[in-house]
Amino acid sequence: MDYRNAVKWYQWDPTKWFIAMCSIFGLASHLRKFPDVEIKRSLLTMQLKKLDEERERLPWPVTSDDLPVITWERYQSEAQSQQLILISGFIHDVGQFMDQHPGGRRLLETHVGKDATTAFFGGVYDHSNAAHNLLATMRVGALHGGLELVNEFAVPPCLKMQIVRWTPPSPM
Ligand code: HEM
Repeated sequence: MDYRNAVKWYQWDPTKWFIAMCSIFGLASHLRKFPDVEIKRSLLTMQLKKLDEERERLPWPVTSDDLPVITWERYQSEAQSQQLILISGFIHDVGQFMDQHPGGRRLLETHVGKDATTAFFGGVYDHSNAAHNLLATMRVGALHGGLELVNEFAVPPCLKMQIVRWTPPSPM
């Protein structure tokens, strides 16, 4: 039978201490310990549960599956009345952020209705990971095709790279 309820010897568990004392004085025998790996598994499960609970409390960006797909033309017309900026194939509403931008309101204003991907990724300033995370919280749509002009070979930045097996063409 397992006599460890608390996993560390110093944790409050009078029954465990009592049984351990009995064993020292020869009053209890054949005590079995739960395998360490099981204890570690349980500890990790509890830690993951706590992390999950904390994650639930935070606001997270809308995933690309839940965003409306918007054409370039519609993006242009919506950007007349809202402060929308395209970065990496996603349309962001930067209205609330304009006055908080460390790089200034002006830089954002000049990119409303445009593709600011290059500017955001180092063309003007290479933003930190925190800035990337902040940006993701402002997503309101995904641009159809990912780019202003889509040609048949263009890969929109929002698409994940896929590895495919290449089969050489069979000789004629
Ligand atoms: C909506 C999208 C954007 C977000 C969320 C954003 C966020 C930020 C943040 C958090 C910083 C502080 C430094 C850092 O953490 O990297 C920053 C700095 C900066 N950003 Fe942006 N940014 C955006 C768009 C842009 C665009 C489009 C440009 C350029 C055209 C730009 C230019 C700059 C510059 C120049 C700085 C440096 C300011 C300084 O250190 O004096 N940002 N931005």
